[in-house]
Amino acid sequence: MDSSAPRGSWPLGKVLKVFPDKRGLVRSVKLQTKTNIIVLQLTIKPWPRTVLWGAGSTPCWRIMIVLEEKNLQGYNQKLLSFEKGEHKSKEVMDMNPRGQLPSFKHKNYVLNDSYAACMYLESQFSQGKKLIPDCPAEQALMYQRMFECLDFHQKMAIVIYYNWMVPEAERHDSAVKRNREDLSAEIKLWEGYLQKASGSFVAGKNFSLADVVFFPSVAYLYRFGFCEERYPNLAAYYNSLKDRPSIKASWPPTWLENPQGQDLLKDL
Ligand SMILES: N[C@@H](CCC(=O)N[C@@H](CS)C(=O)NCC(=O)O)C(=O)O
Repeated sequence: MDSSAPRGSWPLGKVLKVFPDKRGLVRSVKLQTKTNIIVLQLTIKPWPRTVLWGAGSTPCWRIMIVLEEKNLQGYNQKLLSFEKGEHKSKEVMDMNPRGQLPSFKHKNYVLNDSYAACMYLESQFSQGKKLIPDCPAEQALMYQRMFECLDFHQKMAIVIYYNWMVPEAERHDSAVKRNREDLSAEIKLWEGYLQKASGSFVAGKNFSLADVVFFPSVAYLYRFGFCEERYPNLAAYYNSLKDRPSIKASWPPTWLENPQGQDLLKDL
């Protein structure tokens, strides 16, 4: 049962008190029945949620951070290998005809886009951390940064995956140079945002969906050798969030197995 479930009108009687566990899930309920007061112990049967994911994929990581933040652990998950082409398997194609990961399902609802899945989870589950602020000014900034992050991620991906994305005959040094310059300008923009930020998060005083989508891309920068000294605000942001429980719990397992990254971005 989710802690957001109706509390006041149980058929057995009036709810006097709910006892959540440390994840916010209701474990027992104290009820006033017609004749006496009872405490019901609840068996938790999680609603079926499935994530098909690939390690090191930022879109997959976003969904997993939200599931952690919303105390929705215990979901079905399957780690698939991009190297083995498992993202093009029938199992994925049946859920996501683009053959991409993540592929996420809650009950019969399939959400194949990380932004869509994160926003859906936030709107359907009130338990755990609130990830969209109510205050209009904070919400506006949060949405702005959240969607701007698509630019950042795209510019980073084209630098990191250039050889993988562009066939050899179509590669050009001039394109590599331009892509790196674009990424560099983009990073400066975010360094400036963080410098002016009012808290330690990318869009305001609280951790929000903007951080959910931004942090995995920032972690990618460092995985690919990005220099901490040159951009102190980005480094401070990365270091303050990398040990956040939701982020630590969903850290890409391949990065844990092989902590040594690459140095592709060391001169950026
Ligand atoms: N818009 C999607 C993008 C998902 C995506 O690009 N996934 C990549 C891995 S990070 C993928 O599966 N690539 C394999 C392919 O496109 O064939 C989202 O945010 O969820």
